[in-house]
Amino acid sequence: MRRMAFLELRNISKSYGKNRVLDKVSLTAEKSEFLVILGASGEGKSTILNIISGVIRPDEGEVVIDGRVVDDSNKTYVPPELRDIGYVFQNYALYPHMSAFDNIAFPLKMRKLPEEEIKKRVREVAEMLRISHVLDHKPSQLSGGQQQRVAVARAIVKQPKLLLMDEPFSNIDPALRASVRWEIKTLVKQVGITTVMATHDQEEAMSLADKILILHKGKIIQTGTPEEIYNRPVNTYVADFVGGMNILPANILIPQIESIAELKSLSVENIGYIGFRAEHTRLDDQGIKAE
Ligand SMILES: Nc1ncnc2c1ncn2[C@@H]1O[C@H](COP(=O)(O)OP(=O)(O)OP(=O)(O)O)[C@@H](O)[C@H]1O
Repeated sequence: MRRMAFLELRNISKSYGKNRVLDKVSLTAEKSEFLVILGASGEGKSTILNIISGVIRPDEGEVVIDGRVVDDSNKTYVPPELRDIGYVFQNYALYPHMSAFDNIAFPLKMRKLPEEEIKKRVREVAEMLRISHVLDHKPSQLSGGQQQRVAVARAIVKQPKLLLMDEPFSNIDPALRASVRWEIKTLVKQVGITTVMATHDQEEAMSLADKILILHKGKIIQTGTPEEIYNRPVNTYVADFVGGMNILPANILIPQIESIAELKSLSVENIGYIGFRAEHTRLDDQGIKAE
């Protein structure tokens, strides 16, 4: 029997009216893997997360979580509350009238866990996220970074099977972003939870992902480790989108760089473009005339 991935989307399509946002999208995540869906604004990242969580139903295709079909775009449909998923929203969606403690405790109260158990779990997760000292604060009394930690704490406190995060760092002060990112990644790895994050920020994707999926025009156009995506982009769109490669038509460039041994073997007819990154270039003694 074929071994099943922990999370699997099979040929998912979704249209809003005539706008086909997702066109036979398939993806897999292994247990404990950190997947990042990378795409420009409006490419359908949130739609994918919402289909995984069950808030949106696909027109076609199947969603499989932990060996169970939770949506077959027909009769089989497991509602969000039964999918055992933690969700971190872009705007965090904290309950403004509740303290940080009550926000984090909310999913456990819904499950009617004993009071003592709830306290213990909230304290544990607050400690991990270093927000123990602000548990009695309301969201409006918290910094952006603290609000984000509360949102992450609320998402993981019930120890869900799957963690979904939609642009979770976009409201964080750019100066703090790198360190918050690193902390969240460490935490997620420590807990070992399978995570799918959506972002339009290639740097964020590169620094967090085990596996990046590039979403463009309704399709996953490349899947790979950050290194693979960076070093072997499948086309000029990915090359430019991830890390801003310099791209020149080969027929212009080849005559200029004949002296470079590695490129000598390439046949101009076989390549449309040559891409190179700034860090791989240097000024030659003789120089090349360029505009
Ligand atoms: N309920 C809806 N009705 C109609 N169109 C929608 C609906 N939800 C999303 N769309 C459209 O579907 C496309 C994908 O939206 P989605 O929010 O999934 O993209 P995204 O990649 O998450 O974008 P962003 O990064 O800006 O949040 C967009 O063109 C959007 O306008």
